[in-house]
Amino acid sequence: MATLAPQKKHKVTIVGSGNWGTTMSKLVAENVVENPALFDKTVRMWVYEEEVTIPEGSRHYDPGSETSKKPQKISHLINTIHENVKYLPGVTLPPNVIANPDLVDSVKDSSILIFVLPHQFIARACDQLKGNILPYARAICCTKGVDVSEKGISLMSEFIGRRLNIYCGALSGANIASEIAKEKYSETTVAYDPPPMDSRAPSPNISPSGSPSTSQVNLISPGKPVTTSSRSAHLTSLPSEYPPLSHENIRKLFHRPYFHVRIVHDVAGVSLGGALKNIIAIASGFVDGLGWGDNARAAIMRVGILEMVKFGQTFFKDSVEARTFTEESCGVADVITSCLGGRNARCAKLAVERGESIYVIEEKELNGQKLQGTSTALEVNEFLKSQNMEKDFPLFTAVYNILEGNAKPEDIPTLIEPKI
Ligand SMILES: NC(=O)c1ccc[n+]([C@@H]2O[C@H](COP(=O)([O-])OP(=O)(O)OC[C@H]3O[C@@H](n4cnc5c(N)ncnc54)[C@H](O)[C@@H]3O)[C@@H](O)[C@H]2O)c1
Ligand SMILES: O=P(O)(O)OC[C@H](O)CO
Repeated sequence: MATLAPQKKHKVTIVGSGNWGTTMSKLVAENVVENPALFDKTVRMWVYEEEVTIPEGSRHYDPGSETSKKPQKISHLINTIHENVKYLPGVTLPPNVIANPDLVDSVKDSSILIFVLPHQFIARACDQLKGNILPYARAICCTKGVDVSEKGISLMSEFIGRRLNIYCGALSGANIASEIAKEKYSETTVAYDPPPMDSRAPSPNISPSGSPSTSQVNLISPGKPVTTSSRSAHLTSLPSEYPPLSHENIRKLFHRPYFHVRIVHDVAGVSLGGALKNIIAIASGFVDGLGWGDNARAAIMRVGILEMVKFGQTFFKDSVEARTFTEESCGVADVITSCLGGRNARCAKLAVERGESIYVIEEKELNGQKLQGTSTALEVNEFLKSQNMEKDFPLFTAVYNILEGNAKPEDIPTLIEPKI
């Protein structure tokens, strides 16, 4: 009996339009055009609306023109001049990227949602999206961060999956957006491990966040990390009218000649690497700001990587694979690139050099872009405190104490020295 070809195509929405969100829209928009049997040709991008003027770095800047000086809606500019002049100036976006300032409208009928918001805005976006998405939509989280609440610590992919009751994978790697936007070669890791139901059968007892094992650490039993299975839920099967969201098809959504994708199953490991490396990058920026040189930064990276692996093995031991950190772009490679060229490291360095707080530097230097390492350091510390385990993660704890004004960057070597 002949099998019918899928009649529907996947519509894709990028939820977020910052430096990485806009870069993601560019590469995904290039891919949907090359795979017309799988994907709808329009890629919608939710834009947090604001008024902007065209800066000098933009190809559309014209000092003699009044239009250049007049504030205009960022979504209008993206849709007319095909450039995000605030968050990715100088890069032309494909015309099939359509900016939409209405979050709910932007996800209408989308079966693929790519989350790329700074992590502090994810909860509010999910609250607005709940009940307004296709029940069988699948998500990929490109946001780097964690969420800590009285219930425990959640990875962003878990958080999105649980809030929206959909499957959510993760994409993370050594990925400085501005380099990728200029089509310079890089690698990334996509963790995608949907339940077998995506081969059409409903599957009970499966976590909405990823693999069947659950990994949220529960704070209800303080002092003793335990995993909870309370997030098991029924997911809605992808209707057979759609092409399957197999690894092969997910790869077609993200892989570019300049952006090489490796697909793994370890959603928790990929998510955790992306979140924790930002704390390490801040520490690296601090010692860089002291002018201590490359040996000092390498020492921070070494200790940070060990803490990252230990954190995964201690609190997410049922779901994280240690080799994800060492073998994939989302681990050691992301630590290196973030410490060398990321915003967290850059702002931490400037903070030390100028004797200003990193929050002031973020405000002055990033033109609306957001650091993720500062809030992640605070959230990870809140969690470690609740587990009475601050001393087991001395680098993460040192960064927290420096941010809080309880220690100085100069104290780092003493603070991370193992106690005999
Ligand atoms: N930029 C990179 O190189 C890069 C690379 C990989 C991963 N990431 C991760 O991607 C995520 C998003 O980062 P980014 O670089 O795209 O963003 P960004 O820091 O460049 O921009 C901030 C974004 O937040 C939006 N925003 C501001 N206030 C908001 C609000 N109240 N509600 C919703 N949105 C609001 C802004 O409009 C803007 O789009 C982060 O978790 C980051 O760690 C970034
Ligand atoms: O600029 P950062 O510090 O937010 O890091 C960007 C990316 O996460 C690097 O992979």
